[in-house]
Amino acid sequence: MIEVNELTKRYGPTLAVDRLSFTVKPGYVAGFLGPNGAGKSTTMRTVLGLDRPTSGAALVNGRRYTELRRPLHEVGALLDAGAVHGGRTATDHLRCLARGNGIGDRRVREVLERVGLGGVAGKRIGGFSLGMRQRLGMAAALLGDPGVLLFDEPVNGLDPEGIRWIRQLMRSLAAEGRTVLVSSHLMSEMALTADRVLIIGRGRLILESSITELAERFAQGVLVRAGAATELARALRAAGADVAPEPDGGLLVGGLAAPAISELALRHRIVLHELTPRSASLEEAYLELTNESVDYRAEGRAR
Ligand SMILES: Nc1ncnc2c1ncn2[C@@H]1O[C@H](COP(=O)(O)OP(=O)(O)OP(=O)(O)O)[C@@H](O)[C@H]1O
Repeated sequence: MIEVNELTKRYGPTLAVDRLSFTVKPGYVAGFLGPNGAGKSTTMRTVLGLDRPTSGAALVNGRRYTELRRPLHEVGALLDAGAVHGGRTATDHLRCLARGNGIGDRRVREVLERVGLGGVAGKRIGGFSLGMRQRLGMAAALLGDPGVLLFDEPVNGLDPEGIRWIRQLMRSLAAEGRTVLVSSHLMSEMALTADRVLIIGRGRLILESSITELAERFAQGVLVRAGAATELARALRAAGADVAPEPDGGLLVGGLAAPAISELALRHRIVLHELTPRSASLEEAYLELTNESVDYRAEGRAR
């Protein structure tokens, strides 16, 4: 479990994280979303003990990182896949990390297999593609078989196959009962990977929600088509609904849910040709939410 409590981090005059609180529990993928500079990396670095909070706390399994007795076995992370020694082989790179943590060669082989690098274990990292480096970073994160995993923008720069692979890995790690926090600035990506999202803007929590709740919250009404559209519109308005005609003859109905619209049409003996709840795309929802935070930020950023 990851717990962030009233976390604040300042870099000189810059308020990178501002009294941020959230919890990520085991068993699902939590997407950590926000525009560039929102404070995602800073929060993750603080959870991993790489940055000290100005105030508040970031805990892994109830403890600060520095208090963990066997950190590699409790939390794994991929922050920057590029930060590896190119002259080393994949196996040597992982052995270096494993050494001193009581992790043997068998586990090194196991994680290399899991990420699909078994065949290039003896090759120098210098010749690895970005996708292979990303896989190696995943292997390093998994080395100690930790229950908590943090990935900072893991799909950045990957091709569609690499993206799909990472997505499946995240989901399978969560299905194994691990706590998985993955950051991104792309809502479209998180809609496919995450079960829940934490959206931040300028260091503050804007929204914490399941993907399903988010879609429901941004519901825009129900699109209805019927042969007798004018008659239906009249009946809907009489029942208190908002009705906006669409250019192609459909009606966008607000204030009445799909079952109520269907029952009303039946009472008026009107045949429906379409009845579709419509919501803003998650991307639109995300932009709307983070735009609100831009207004807030303008006055509150550097203090
Ligand atoms: N070491 C540092 N020194 C000074 N300012 C920093 C430092 N690290 C981050 N910041 C600032 O803190 C703010 C938050 O940055 P952070 O990297 O955490 O955001 P992010 O959400 O991860 O963004 P991105 O998606 O661009 O990586 C930014 O204004 C950034 O410039």
